[in-house]
Amino acid sequence: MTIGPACPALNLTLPRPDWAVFIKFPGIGAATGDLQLDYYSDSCPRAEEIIKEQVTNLYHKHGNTAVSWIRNLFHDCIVKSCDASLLLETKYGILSEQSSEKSSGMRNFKYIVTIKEALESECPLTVSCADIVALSARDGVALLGGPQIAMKTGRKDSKESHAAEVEELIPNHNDTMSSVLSRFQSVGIDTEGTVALLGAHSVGRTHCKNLVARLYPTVDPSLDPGHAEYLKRRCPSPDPDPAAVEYSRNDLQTPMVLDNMYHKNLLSNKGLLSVDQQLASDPATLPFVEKMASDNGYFLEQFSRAMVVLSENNPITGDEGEIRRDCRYVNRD
Ligand code: HEM
Ligand SMILES: [Ca+2]
Ligand SMILES: [Ca+2]
Repeated sequence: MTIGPACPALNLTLPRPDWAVFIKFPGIGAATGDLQLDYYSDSCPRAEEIIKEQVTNLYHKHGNTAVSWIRNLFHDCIVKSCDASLLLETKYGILSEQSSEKSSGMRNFKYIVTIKEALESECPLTVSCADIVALSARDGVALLGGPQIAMKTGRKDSKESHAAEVEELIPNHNDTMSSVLSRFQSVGIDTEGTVALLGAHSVGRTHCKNLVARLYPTVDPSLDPGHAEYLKRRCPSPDPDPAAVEYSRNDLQTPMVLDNMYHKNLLSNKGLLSVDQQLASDPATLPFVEKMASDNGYFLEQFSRAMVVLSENNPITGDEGEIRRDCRYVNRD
């Protein structure tokens, strides 16, 4: 085990003594380059509780917020780092990652402000937006019937957007399975973990523009004909009007439950995106799809494991980043 660059300029990496895993040094956790469980226990003891309260309230008002927090974790962490770069808006010379085509359909960002305000009123400038991204996803998963996941905290927020890299770093809905697997592999997520994580598509929706290539001019042979008829009713035109907000739910049976219905649907050719359906035809992924489809407990276990790896991708700790006052903007003082 290592504790990351002790001196980034020299790129030195020190071995971490085993005891460092168990002993907590108040206040210097992040300086070691490490995340830790309950990082805010001294600086803001109710931080995790406040986030959970807010996520729960929001879920009761707008159920799909919980879905959004899960997608946020993916789109933030896969783009360089879990550093809340995703949350920066286009202003003050910054181009938002949200303006990328890859972010289309993302919603509910305005409610991150609600969560952050609740934290700021109890512990000003203490809890990072990156940790809000991680913990809101964790709490969203639990509210949607998924597992309770233990997640470390102590991430700092980036001082920049990585909008220029979004196109390259987030896979496309019609990429090949081998490119998707290697993209996930590059952030430490193995094939089994990738099959589990895509199970996030067991909730939420997909807009027609991501589906029409599988429906028109001819129906993709890997799509169940009955389901194709349904999708054509949802998406009647091969060239959807962007203003019309046409979409289909990802999972018709349990649209608001994070469960293995996604994997069951793949086995009956009812995957929505091309990448979804490919999981059931690629020999590298099919055995995991079958196993997850037949065992929800196994799916949830693998999903938890992969969410933790995703949430720990390349965090910024120490002085490299900051704690944003407002998640939408870099601090300006
Ligand atoms: C190859 C990887 C992936 C691709 C290409 C992909 C692509 C997409 C696309 C095109 C949509 C539909 C957006 C829309 O039309 O509104 C979507 C929705 C969604 N994705 Fe993914 N995704 C991938 C992996 C993931 C992962 C790993 C997660 C989380 C762990 C995730 C979570 C979600 C969620 C929750 C939604 C529903 C959003 C909503 O209803 O607002 N996706 N994804
Ligand atoms: Ca990021
Ligand atoms: Ca479901």
